[in-house]
Amino acid sequence: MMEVGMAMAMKVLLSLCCVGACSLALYLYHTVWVVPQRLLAGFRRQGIGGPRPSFPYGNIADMREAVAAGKSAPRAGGRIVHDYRPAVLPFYEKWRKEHGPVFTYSMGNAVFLHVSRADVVRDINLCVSLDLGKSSYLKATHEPLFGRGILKSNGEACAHQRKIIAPEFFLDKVKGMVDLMVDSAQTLVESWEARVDKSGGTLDIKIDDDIRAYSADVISRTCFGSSYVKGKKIFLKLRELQKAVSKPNVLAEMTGLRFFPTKKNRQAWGLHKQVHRLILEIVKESGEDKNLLRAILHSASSNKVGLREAENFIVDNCKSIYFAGYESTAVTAAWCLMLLGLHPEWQDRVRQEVLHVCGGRPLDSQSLHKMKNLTMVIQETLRLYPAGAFVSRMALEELKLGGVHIPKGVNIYIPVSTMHLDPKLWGPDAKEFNPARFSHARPQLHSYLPFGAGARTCLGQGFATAELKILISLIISKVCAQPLAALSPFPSTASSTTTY
Ligand code: HEM
Repeated sequence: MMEVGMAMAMKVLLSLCCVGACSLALYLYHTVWVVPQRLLAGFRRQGIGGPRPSFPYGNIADMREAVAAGKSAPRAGGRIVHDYRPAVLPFYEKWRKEHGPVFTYSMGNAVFLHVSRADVVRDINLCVSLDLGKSSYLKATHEPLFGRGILKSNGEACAHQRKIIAPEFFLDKVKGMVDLMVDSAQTLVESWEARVDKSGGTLDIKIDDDIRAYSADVISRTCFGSSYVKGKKIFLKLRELQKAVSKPNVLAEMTGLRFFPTKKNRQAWGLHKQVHRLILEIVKESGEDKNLLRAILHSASSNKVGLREAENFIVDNCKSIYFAGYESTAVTAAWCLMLLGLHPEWQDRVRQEVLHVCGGRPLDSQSLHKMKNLTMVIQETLRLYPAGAFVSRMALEELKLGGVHIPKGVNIYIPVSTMHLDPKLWGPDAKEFNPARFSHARPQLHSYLPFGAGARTCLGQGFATAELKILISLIISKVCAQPLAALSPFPSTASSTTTY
């Protein structure tokens, strides 16, 4: 009797397992294939095409294939061409040729609308609705890096964070930070001068790490009231964390495997904990200086939330600022110096301008404002080598932009370089370095996106521009920049681009 009962129980258990497995398979099939197919069909009805995805990874295999083919394609014979797209993102170029400037593709169950048509981009720029948010693609994988900080938040949470952070980067606040920035840049240039003197007059300097240290020092001192020495560990851990979460794991994202204690996940969680602890240490030691950190702390303490939530709010937003302001400025400075090295006529112009404007006096906010040639050089650098490869958005509700119906849940990606190198917008010399194009009013206003677009545009734009002008003007007034073009046309810092 007992044995019959056991056998029955086993049968019921097995049947339940079978039903569970079948339901899970059906659920996965529905979310990974049926839902994305429905979204894609909606675009096809509007005449928007794109490469055919395959189950379950979408177009990821096509992307890998195009990159492999690109690697074996002939290069431009040592000539520097200011267009990294065929080498880095060849699949987008191929699809754009096949399907036009607006097309779809998918990665796993995430559907993307790739947009490089000026009217759609303009509408994205002008859209202030909270229904247009940041893309949540790989949000879970990137959680240890960004948490719920401003870079990835949406809706009311984001509006609240922007309200706290934006005033700390208003023009008058940035003016008050100029002396600290000059001090950091001077330390860097003096260290180079000492090295050059020691070597007898000329020296090859690999600038990447030094420029990163400058950018980190500036953020640490101006925003957090601590020196780079204290902030250094945070930056190093954040870079490690960025590397740990940078390889997209679409399967983990779709299936929930991201919660499993795999080796990679444990590494990311460990680094996240360390950064969390380091930031709270800086908070404990922070003084009464009025800076960004104080504004974030004030907001956390006036929100009636528990200690843990308040701590997470502080840490996630500090991490976002450390991340947003560090690499992007260093990458831009490296590209700018390389371009000036390649174009000695512009280097001379900038040098003469700096000497004329400063006349031997220390740099201040007024002199920065007068440096028109340097401003144009930085604008042109950001056009040719934007630090953010894409402006990424997501339709949080159904939207209509530039006449295109975009269903809820679709990721919208604007390829910044494609907008910046479009000869229809910038003329036949779009791929050439010509800062003079910024000397007159720009008809391409909505298609120039180095600092992003519209309601989510970069909050540190004025801060970054001041920081870059100070660094470049001090370097150029003392040093003659020459890239080791024959050896390496690209600064290694600059080889990384980010999607915010
Ligand atoms: C040359 C340097 C920089 C470049 C090229 C740059 C570029 C960008 C881009 C492309 C975005 C995304 C905008 C969008 O999605 O529309 C962004 C966002 C942001 N940046 Fe920057 N950035 C730079 C420096 C900085 C600095 C120095 C800070 C602060 C210290 C900063 C703070 C932010 C913040 C807080 C956001 C998030 C805004 C939001 O999501 O609402 N950035 N930046």
